[in-house]
Amino acid sequence: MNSNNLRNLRNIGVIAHVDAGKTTTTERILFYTGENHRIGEVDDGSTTMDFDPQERQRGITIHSAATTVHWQGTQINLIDTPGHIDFNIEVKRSLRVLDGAVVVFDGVAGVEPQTETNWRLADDYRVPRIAFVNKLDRAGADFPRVVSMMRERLGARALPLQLPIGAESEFRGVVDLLALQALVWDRDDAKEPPRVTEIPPELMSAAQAARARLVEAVVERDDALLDAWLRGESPGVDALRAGLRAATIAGDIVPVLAGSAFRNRGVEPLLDAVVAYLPRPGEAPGAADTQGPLSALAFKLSADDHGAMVFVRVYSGVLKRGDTVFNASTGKAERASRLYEIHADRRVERDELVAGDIAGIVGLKDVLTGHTLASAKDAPVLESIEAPEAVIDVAIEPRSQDGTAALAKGLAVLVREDPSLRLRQDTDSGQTLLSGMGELQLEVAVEKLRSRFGVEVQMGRPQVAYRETLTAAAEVHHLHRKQSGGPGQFAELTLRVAPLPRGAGMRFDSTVVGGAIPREFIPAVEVGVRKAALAGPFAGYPLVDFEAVLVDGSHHVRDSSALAFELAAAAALREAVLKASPVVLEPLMAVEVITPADYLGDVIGDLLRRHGHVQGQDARGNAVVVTAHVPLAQMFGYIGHLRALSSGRAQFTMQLSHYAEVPARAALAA
Ligand SMILES: Nc1nc2c(ncn2[C@@H]2O[C@H](COP(=O)(O)OP(=O)(O)OP(=O)(O)O)[C@@H](O)[C@H]2O)c(=O)[nH]1
Repeated sequence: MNSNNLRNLRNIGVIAHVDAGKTTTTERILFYTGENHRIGEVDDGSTTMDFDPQERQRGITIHSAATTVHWQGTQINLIDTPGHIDFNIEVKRSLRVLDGAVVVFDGVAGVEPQTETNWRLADDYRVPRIAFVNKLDRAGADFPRVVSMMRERLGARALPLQLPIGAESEFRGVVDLLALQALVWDRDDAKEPPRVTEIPPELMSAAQAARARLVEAVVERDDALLDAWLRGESPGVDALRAGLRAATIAGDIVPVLAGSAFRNRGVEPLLDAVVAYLPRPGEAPGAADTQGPLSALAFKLSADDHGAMVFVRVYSGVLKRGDTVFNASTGKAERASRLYEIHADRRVERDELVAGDIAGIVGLKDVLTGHTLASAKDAPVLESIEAPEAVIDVAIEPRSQDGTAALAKGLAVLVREDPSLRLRQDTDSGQTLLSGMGELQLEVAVEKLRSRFGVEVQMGRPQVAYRETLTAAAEVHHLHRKQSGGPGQFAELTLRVAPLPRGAGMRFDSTVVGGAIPREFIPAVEVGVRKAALAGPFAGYPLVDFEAVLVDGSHHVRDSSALAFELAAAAALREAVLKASPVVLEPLMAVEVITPADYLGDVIGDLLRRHGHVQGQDARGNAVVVTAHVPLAQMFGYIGHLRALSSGRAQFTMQLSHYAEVPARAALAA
């Protein structure tokens, strides 16, 4: 294994909106690359990538899975990611460590909300992409329309490398615009390679026009090619490929391919395109220097019968089996006992990992998603992955008393594995609340508690995860002194609170000087403030987006203790918040409804009744896409209403837009 930075390797993800066909496409990739000898199907629950029983049963991807395959001498580490918004953190984690992505589009629906969200995430992480327009065998599939949607909705410079031959059930192949030839799959049989043939005459002029646009886009960003082109020389296929590769890696162009994964058409050229146009490690924009000391990012934890495995991406240096490494995020030493390359249904043990590798490590004890592994304790920490905000809570309890310990253990593991799940205790009822991004995510978590930890769980009704915050500053003075007096019972402090911008979280500071409060008690003040903020004094919801500053205080040489300061700070915070004009915040969801025009009036009327604000309406084929902001509290059970009012024909998706102050009417109802 050499460690130069241009290994013949691609680290790519497959991303899309739910149901666009990522898993179906990935299963074909495993088959064509020889990893699997038969094709797993989503619809009969036999997929290799969605190996979790819940994934197979629900027919959706929940976890991202990493798999190594080889195509024409190139190693491809492939990550299949979930499309459902509830599992979005998995997409973020994956994009953070990938060098390129294949974005799968449904040939009928085109750009869907989750494609858009994932596309923007890929923009943030500067991940070069190629697009695969799938499901071209379906009725209503429209390749040119999907390409225009990519341009309009995603602002992508989407350029087809292929044109489909035949439409809907007649879809049978593609025109390769670079080679100017046709690839036809005469049958659905995946074992039969495509037949290379002439371009059908009726597609010739369209193919030439599309090729001319492609050539233009490539030559205009390459001086040498442009000069030749202006002299009337058209560039050769190899020069065009090289130009396209550079443009794709720079993020200037998104090559678009066509196919039907389900009918086994178009997947081999997609693999060719991954090798031809997506970057090697170290070649991507903003790639780190791959030489130098070890630096790796943990991006996924998984547990199975063999114990815990941590997936890492190595950015620089070498990690050998049995090495002791440092978790630069915690400063602790860790031993990487075993290193594995993960294939569809087996693991291959590796002696060492080098820059560019994505692999599994067994033996790490205290490593979480987002931690940096390095050869030195004080090595710089790689940019971590931010967990999205949780918007929904459910109360959970074991069905029987003896499940209490197992439940606590199971929850602790789930929250470690998925930073977008959170736990807290309701101060009034004492109930355990599990919070997450949506109902589906919480249901899946509860099911895991049963299947992995053997705990039967009683789940309450999902509730909106409200927050509270301040709208003014306030200062309070608090004296904590127990009647009984005695040691450890005295603390006096002045605390000032003030609002911070949305999303800022909480900040604590101390401006106490001259030892009015000894330094060792100041952390206890912060602990008291943080604990009190977990259940805000105004409405009992977590208090966010504020700062608390300890401005003054006094202590007693004998009678003060950390606990006294903690209790005093908690009481002071509660008093201060009530003086600082507190308000309740609620999640407003960005909702997108796709409805046949016949039901448009009813759909909009219903959204307005739910206190929604309609943001826009757009025609999509013979349907209309309505976008609106609606309070999450109004969206429980929406799917049933929408089906009823549209005879089952409208669909919707939603994701968090932002937290906003609850207007007076909702505050009264809450
Ligand atoms: N007609 C047709 N159906 C397809 C094609 N590709 C996938 N499907 C079907 O579309 C459905 C969704 O496919 P999946 O591969 O599970 O989609 P996904 O994008 O992985 O979905 P999530 O993992 O849940 O995000 C399944 O019923 C597939 O059989 C295709 O090319 N043509």
